[in-house]
Amino acid sequence: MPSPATTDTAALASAPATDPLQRERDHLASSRAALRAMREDAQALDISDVAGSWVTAEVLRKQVERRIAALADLAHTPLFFGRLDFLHAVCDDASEGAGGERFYIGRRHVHDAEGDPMVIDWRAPVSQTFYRASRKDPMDIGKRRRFGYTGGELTAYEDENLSDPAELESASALLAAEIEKPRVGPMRDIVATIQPEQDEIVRAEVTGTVCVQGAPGTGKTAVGLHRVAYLLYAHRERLAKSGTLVIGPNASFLSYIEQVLPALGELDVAQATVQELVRHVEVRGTDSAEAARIKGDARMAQVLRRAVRSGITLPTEPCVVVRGSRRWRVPAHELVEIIEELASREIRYGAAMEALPQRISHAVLLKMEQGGEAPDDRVQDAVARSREVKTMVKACWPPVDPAKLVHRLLTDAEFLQACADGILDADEQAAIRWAKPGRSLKTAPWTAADAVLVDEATDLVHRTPSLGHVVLDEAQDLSPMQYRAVGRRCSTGSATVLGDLAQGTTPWATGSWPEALHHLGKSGAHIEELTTGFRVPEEVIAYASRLLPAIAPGLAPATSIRAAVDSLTIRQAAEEELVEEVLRACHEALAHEGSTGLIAADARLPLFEAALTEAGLDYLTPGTETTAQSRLTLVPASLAKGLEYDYVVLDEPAAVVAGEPDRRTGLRRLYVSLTRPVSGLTVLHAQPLPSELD
Ligand SMILES: Nc1ncnc2c1ncn2[C@@H]1O[C@H](COP(=O)(O)OP(=O)(O)OP(=O)(O)O)[C@@H](O)[C@H]1O
Repeated sequence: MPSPATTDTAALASAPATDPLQRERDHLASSRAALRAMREDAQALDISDVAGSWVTAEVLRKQVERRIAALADLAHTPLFFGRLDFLHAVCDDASEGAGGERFYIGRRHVHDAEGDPMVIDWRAPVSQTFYRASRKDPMDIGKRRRFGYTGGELTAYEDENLSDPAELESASALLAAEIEKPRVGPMRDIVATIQPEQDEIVRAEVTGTVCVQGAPGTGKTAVGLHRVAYLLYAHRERLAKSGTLVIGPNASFLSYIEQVLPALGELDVAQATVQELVRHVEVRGTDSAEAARIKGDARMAQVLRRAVRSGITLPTEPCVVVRGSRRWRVPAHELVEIIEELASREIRYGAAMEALPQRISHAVLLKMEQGGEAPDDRVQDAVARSREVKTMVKACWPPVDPAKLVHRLLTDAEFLQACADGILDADEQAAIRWAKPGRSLKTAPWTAADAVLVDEATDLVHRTPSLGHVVLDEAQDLSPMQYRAVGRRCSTGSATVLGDLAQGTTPWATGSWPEALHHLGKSGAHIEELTTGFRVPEEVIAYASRLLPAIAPGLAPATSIRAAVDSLTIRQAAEEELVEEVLRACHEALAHEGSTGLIAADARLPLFEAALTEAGLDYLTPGTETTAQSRLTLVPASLAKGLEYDYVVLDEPAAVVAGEPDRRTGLRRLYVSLTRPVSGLTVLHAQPLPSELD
């Protein structure tokens, strides 16, 4: 048995330093002092001598500022959370230069004045043992100690003597306490309690793409964020240069997760929605589900490729260049050869357009040499820039403006037909054309799906730069064209793809991960599955899982490590009393500690805005941080994805289902809504519940 957690703080405050807990507190105090000293050293850095130019001074200043920020000692973020006692000394390159047998594991590296580590970063190789060692495979660990904190104070520890065969496996009370903590405020890191199967994903090789299928609350988002932090530690230089990005479904979700990485000392990871990535045009229109599905289909990439190249024209006239008193002539058939050769190569349209003048000029130079001249590079450049060559290039390989091109495709039926012939049928072509084109590019009714088409066209013209690593969360909702847009942003890097097929709520939601990975351009990715739930209580996940056969037949229900009893209440009310009953349930939920989310079909939101205001009940919108004073959030079902609340009051499931274009999507939206609570769910309904839930 692990030693019971020591929690008697009053008795320990005055305990002598021989007391084990006091010794740990002493180590914490000296580690914090060492961190302060590291920060002061960074603040005292004088860069005026080393920085040459103004630009290098600025870059250096920014780096130092970042380092100072990263070294902040956050009062409520424990500096270390674990200790490892190895049976034998560990070599020092695995542990940030500290040889020996005992290591404190924390959120960042801290060293003393001599440079000896006092806290080892959780990402260092030696720390992996903290997450992976088990009684079955103790990995040379004698003792693993976990620390418990209350308000920044070290108040408890818990030991596991992994190499002691007499000690039995038992659940960690500190892990349970961490999971049970009320969910007020933004998402927290899970660095102290990452589970072995999660750690495998966090530390997977940077070169490979990993795709994680996981039921609600299995820690996909948490794992993705910790993975970026890990990769930045293990491959700092490479990734700092190329950049990292976390993609989430909407702004509310991004603001919910935005503090996790800074808490882990990582301040430079960008966050965006897919829409933000493809912001080439101003989105002001919406598509029907059918039009959006076609526009998101991978076949559109073929249509666009044809469209981009549709202006390429084979010359029928020669190109004649005048130099001094002589005229040089490249015959049409030679020009055709040059253009066909360029067109057959897998280079971007824009790069080929830039190469073409030099190719023609080279042909002119060959004529000159045949004519007894000895032209050099300057002549070649001059010919390439000559009016005659420019005119020829413009006629044969005209510049393409991606937004204009897509605009033309969506407004000019003949052009669309020519580009989509054999790819989209006539009905599909008609479905994607705009009814009212708008007067100009600016005022055109661009939709979110159109912006992705413009992004594809832009990439066909000029290659999109690739980042080092991209984390794609809630990936199941992306269309094939959106996967392509994300894929080109990590074409030479890697990705972590996170999602749950059962939570797909777009008409084009992913049906299979191999297919999605194909569109992303990462067909070789590993697909992993997480099945242990850390959020939703057992009773609630079992109830929500009744929907699985209808919404994702192949998927197994998640298990839960949270056995909260009496966590599910289902009440029926008369239609005219439903709103009042929902408010009553909110009051009941708010009597508990932590956050409450009132989830309702989007169409019923105004009803609750009015009712809550009238009742004088303050509420927040999703993504706004809950505080101890303001703990109720009114959540439209369409924005519930990825979020969680201690208590959820769910209004009228039938309305949530009816709010979607088809029943399966409606049931999936309901599944998402049902799986947001951490401690308790109250479902209120006037209409019958969907039959799957009976
Ligand atoms: N190892 C862990 N230790 C403690 N808490 C954890 C652990 N793993 C996950 N959690 C917590 O469980 C909750 C759910 O995690 P997360 O949001 O990452 O799940 P998810 O799989 O992305 O869920 P969804 O599919 O609903 O978006 C979060 O509060 C997270 O902090």
